[in-house]
Amino acid sequence: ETGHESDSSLKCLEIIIRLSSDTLCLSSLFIDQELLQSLPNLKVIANSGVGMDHLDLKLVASFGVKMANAPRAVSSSTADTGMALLLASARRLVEGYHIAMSSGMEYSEADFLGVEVTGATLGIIGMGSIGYKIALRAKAFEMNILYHNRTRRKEQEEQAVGTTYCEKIDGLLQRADFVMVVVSLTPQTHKLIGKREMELMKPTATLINISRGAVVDQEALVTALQTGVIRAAALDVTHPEPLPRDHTLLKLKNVIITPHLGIKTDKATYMITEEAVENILAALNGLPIPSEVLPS
Ligand SMILES: O=C(O)[C@H](O)CO
Repeated sequence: ETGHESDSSLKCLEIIIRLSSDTLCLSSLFIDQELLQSLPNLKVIANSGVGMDHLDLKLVASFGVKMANAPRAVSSSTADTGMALLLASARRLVEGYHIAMSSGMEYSEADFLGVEVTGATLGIIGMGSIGYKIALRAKAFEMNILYHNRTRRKEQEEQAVGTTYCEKIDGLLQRADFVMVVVSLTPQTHKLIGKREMELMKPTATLINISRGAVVDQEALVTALQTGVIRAAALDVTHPEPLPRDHTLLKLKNVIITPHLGIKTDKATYMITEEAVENILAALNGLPIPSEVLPS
């Protein structure tokens, strides 16, 4: 599941290949030219998640292999994770938890002074199916919502009433109290949020990343958090995962990190399988693939 070098991944892959030489269903297994060459009958790769950054889309397509992901299955659970991180960071839940769980520890109410979410501005970077679900949730928390996306999503704006499009990412960064990163990792989005972008953010702002660690320049983030360029960060993804034990991010009080648990709910896991099966059957029957991913 986690890498080309992992024995258990290869074992698992072998079993899937033996079951069917036409399909592969995977989450983050690295697929290279050698592997593709060894699978001459492969017709479709159904990814059990939304991010496709572990695949070289052009390479896979050059083998005539179709690709699909599972956005419908994972959008709600991932949006929930984003909101959970936003709320936990705003209200300092993790710090509070540690204090409450340390018996006999003295504390005063001032220790947990957080920031109010109601009326604050959320900037969503990436308005795909997850970004849209985040907007719907943020609306219920009475937040003002800005979003940036390569293309404007008028339909989503109308459905998530009051979502404002920022054509330039800079305008969003300057105005948002919470910046949530939801883009896919591509060569264009690698280190999309770097030193310059963090310096554009308000010193009271929080950065939340639920996409991929490499979308944020982690060294720049450490400096920004240490020097008060931004207030806090809440990360479900890092680069690498997990971080080495002595990584500075793990020592900062104004950071919350969760272990890439974005999509992980019982329902999403079930729905991923359903969506993958739908995609695979469509591909094998020569029908339009509901969640086909094309190389851009
Ligand atoms: O891409 C996704 O759907 C999740 O991050 C799991 O990899």
